[in-house]
Amino acid sequence: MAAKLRLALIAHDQKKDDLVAFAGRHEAMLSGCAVFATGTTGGRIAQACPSLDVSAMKSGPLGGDQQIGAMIAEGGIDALIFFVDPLTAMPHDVDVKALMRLAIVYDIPMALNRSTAEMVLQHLRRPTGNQKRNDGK
Ligand SMILES: O=C(CO)COP(=O)(O)O
Repeated sequence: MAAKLRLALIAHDQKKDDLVAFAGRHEAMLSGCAVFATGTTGGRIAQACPSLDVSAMKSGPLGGDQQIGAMIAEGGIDALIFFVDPLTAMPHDVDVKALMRLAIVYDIPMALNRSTAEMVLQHLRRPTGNQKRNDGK
């Protein structure tokens, strides 16, 4: 049996409703994935989509972005979907940048807005080269 796709889902506060709606629309597909999220985002998704297997890390400002970044560095995440708020200053902006940097370094698909997330999810319905690479091949 194919390994579960490991997806990181994160949203800043002003984008959480959008991400929860996105997860709800794709709940059937996401229920076959292992979902990792920052704390508050993960709680919101788990509440709205009870069929999903959601592992919530710490809240973003308290280290959650860094935890997801470490998972990427260890090959534990196949794609990052991060609904970023471009209009609000964040106290943990450096953590956000570090997370994005690691997604680039390890060349995993990274969607930073809804329209790109739709494309990434559509593509990820099939196993990808990145998934194979993260498995150590
Ligand atoms: O701040 C975040 C990402 O940078 C998200 O964290 P929360 O999901 O805990 O709100």
